[in-house]
Amino acid sequence: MTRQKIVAGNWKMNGSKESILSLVNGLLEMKNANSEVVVSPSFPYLSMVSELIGESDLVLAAQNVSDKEQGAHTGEVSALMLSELGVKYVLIGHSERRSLYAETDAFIASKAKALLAAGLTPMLCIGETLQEREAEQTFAVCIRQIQAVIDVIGIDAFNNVVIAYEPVWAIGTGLSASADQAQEVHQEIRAFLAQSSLSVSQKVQILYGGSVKASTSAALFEMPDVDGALVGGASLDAKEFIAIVKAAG
Ligand SMILES: O=C[C@H](O)COP(=O)(O)O
Repeated sequence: MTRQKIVAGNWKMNGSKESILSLVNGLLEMKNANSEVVVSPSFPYLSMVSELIGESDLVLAAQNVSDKEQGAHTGEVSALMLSELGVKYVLIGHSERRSLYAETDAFIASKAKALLAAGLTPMLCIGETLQEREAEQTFAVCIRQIQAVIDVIGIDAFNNVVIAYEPVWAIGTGLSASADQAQEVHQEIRAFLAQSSLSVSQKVQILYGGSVKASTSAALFEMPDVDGALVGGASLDAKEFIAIVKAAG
């Protein structure tokens, strides 16, 4: 099955009105991308970026969402609010949220449920720490993180989820997983999903994330089970990000 590649930039808590304006204008000059190109600014800039990208091919993502629908949840942002801003994807389960904000598998699963109920697509980040890799727990960790979401939304709804495999040891370290390492885990994830649903396993896009750069991305994108990338640092530079998009074909 042919799966469209996604190249998503996660800007994390970076940028200002001025720098984001310039970044988006740089990205809008990109022509003929065959991949779906996604940008995810912080909440305060979503509205501005949504207007800037207008009818272009750029796609909007958010970095977080509340697991609650509405009400007395000070500081939270609901899936419906994001949907009204033109957001399509929402990152959940990013390792920074798991480790710095103590988000559990169950909590992340409830966010997936809230997103799907609002018609948004969860981009579920999973991945092992270095310690877990060294203990040969890579697949067990990834599968546990995926299963927690399936337990709440069901395997059929998982059709509408995108996975981002991001080994924690590769995030922001400059040490990307090799293309073979990424492929090995992506293949294992797909095989795991196939045990419950062959069609879901064939449809789900699995992105790789962790120190993706233009220079290493072509090899990653050649791998049969790598359907794109979730890019952090390199997505803050329009030229570098566009080069990654070009490498995706
Ligand atoms: O969401 C993106 C990842 O955390 C990767 O970040 P990075 O490309 O800066 O390593």
